Amino acid sequence: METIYLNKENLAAYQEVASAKVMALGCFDGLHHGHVKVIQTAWQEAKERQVSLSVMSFFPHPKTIMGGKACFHYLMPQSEKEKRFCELGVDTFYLVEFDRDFAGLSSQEFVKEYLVNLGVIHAVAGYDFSYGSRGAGNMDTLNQDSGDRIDVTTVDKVEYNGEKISSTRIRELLLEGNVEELPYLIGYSYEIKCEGAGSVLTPFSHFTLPAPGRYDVILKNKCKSIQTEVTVNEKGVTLTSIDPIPSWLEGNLTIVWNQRMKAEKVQMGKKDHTIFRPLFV
Ligand SMILES: Cc1cc2nc3c(=O)[nH]c(=O)nc-3n(C[C@H](O)[C@H](O)[C@H](O)COP(=O)(O)O)c2cc1C
Ligand SMILES: Nc1ncnc2c1ncn2[C@@H]1O[C@H](COP(=O)(O)OP(=O)(O)OP(=O)(O)O)[C@@H](O)[C@H]1O
Repeated sequence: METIYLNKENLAAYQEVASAKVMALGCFDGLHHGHVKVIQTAWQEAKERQVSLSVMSFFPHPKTIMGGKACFHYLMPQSEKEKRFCELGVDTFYLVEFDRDFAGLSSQEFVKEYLVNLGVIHAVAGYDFSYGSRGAGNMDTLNQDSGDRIDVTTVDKVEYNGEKISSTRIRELLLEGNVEELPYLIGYSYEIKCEGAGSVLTPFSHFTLPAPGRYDVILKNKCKSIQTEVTVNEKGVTLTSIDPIPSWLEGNLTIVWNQRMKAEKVQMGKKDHTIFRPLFV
């Protein structure tokens, strides 16, 4: 899979070499079940038309530019997104620089310059995808904005428990420490890449730590894994129940967040002690 960092300076060069393609559109932070359905639908459309499959995403996230959110809780860095797109059969990943100039493009300008002139013959996105200045364009206007040159497939809402699965909901669950719900939305336990040094695990950027608390996790590197407990506090993540710490836990690791531990008061002899148990056993 090729990744193309697209901006207004290099757009013309990519338009010149463009060939026919199906394009899936959206930010795709955290790649949940709704996102996967959009990309799988686009894959099917590309296969039927015997053309390549591309995804167009935007960085930084439009909400950080339009909503003025200085602190935005990304769920995964672009490198993780790339890996997942590759697994889903994407040929080209266009990552468009989202700045105020780009956000100011009218719906028609965006569709002409970034879709039609890049060879898009079919666009796929979810029912709530919007584009163009003030998000004025949507899945009902895309075909018309393209002068009838792009066909459109709209993916229906994918839900869990009667609610839209969304990156926003995943961020909320993480910030509540509710990591055990996440497999229902993303298909597996949430993972964070980090650097281990002694008892301290330092997450790489563009991941979101769950709320402060103790968690049952799996730590793994390319060769080994261990189930253990970690504590999240305002300073970061620390190992709380491995002593001595094995040497393979130094360096690049993945933290797989299984569940939050519940604090319980138990009486041992005459004294009260706090112990931590899994929420669900
Ligand atoms: C050309 C273009 C201009 C946009 N301008 C705005 C804007 O002015 N205000 C806004 O809130 N979002 C704007 N957006 C963001 C979209 O509304 C939407 O959030 C983005 O395309 C990602 O879609 P998704 O959230 O469905 O993944 C723009 C998007 C595009 C492609
Ligand atoms: N639950 C869903 N069902 C169907 N399509 C979805 C769903 N969630 C997102 N999509 C589509 O996937 C693409 C990427 O969406 P986007 O990145 O906005 O995800 P999101 O989960 O809605 O994000 P956020 O909560 O940050 O707005 C868009 O085309 C969007 O319409």
